[in-house]
Amino acid sequence: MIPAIRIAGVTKRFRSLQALAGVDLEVAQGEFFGLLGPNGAGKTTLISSLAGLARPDSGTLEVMGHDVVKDYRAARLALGVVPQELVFDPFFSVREMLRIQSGYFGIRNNDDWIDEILHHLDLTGKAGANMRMLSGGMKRRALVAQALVHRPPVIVLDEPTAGVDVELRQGLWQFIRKLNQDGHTIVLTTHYLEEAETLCGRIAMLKAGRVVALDTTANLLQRFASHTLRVSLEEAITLAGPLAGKLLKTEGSTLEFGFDAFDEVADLLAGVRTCGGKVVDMVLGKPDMEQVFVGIMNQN
Ligand SMILES: Nc1ncnc2c1ncn2[C@@H]1O[C@H](COP(=O)(O)OP(=O)(O)OP(=O)(O)O)[C@@H](O)[C@H]1O
Repeated sequence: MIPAIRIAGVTKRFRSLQALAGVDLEVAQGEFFGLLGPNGAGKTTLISSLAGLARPDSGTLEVMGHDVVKDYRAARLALGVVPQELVFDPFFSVREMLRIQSGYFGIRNNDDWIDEILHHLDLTGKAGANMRMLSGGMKRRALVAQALVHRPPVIVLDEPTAGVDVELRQGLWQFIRKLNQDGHTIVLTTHYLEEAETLCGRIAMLKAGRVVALDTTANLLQRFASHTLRVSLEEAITLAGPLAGKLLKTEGSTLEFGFDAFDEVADLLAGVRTCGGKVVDMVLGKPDMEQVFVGIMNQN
């Protein structure tokens, strides 16, 4: 099966700044894929290149086997992009905007699908409202709707939940999950790492224009994160022996240890006591994507 997205050797420079420094990435059809990275890592530049909005200096990008430069129209038809920036024409209503976008893709009489999208995005009541009258979260959902009007097999969402409240964020994810279950390939960038952890089957991490990690979410968690034990002590102590090797961080008299199996907790607490520590508070934490992210970014 052809990959939904194929990116090979892509570089892009803005004057002296190397925004993409040779990116290779393949996303299979039907995946829910996460693209993570700190601010300025190159995620939006990569997505813009995929949508044909930025021209890379070298390398190739394909959507469903269509080269985004040589076969722009077919590649663009296969792709729905929800942009990070809230760009829209303020003079049109939500429905008008969606009809115009359908027309751009040569689709007529699209109202049944438009109604369905509006329903799933909880925007039915706003169909006639002017875009500029919508709240930030509603505008973002309207842009999600805009990306879906032509039923693209591949959907790329660049931070779709920034500025969206918790309830609507969950509704949005339910809808995106359904699209994924219906066979759409989803690529997501987000700074909400727990969102990526819950939703994405595979994750790529980008730093300074390079892919620095690429694996299944489960493997990343297993390789780069551990359970944590956070203990607050009456007074700071000096750790000795194997205990020091388990220490992840210290904040004043609060220590955070990493461990893999729960029976290690008793040993850690006994070790703290032996070093003269008196525990006043204690919290256990699960391995999470934030630990993975911080660990990988510090390594590279
Ligand atoms: N049009 C442009 N002109 C000059 N520099 C640019 C342009 N677009 C992006 N850059 C630079 O390229 C680098 C990558 O930016 P990009 O927006 O792709 O990062 P990002 O990973 O999407 O970041 P964020 O998480 O903040 O959205 C940044 O250093 C940015 O300043």
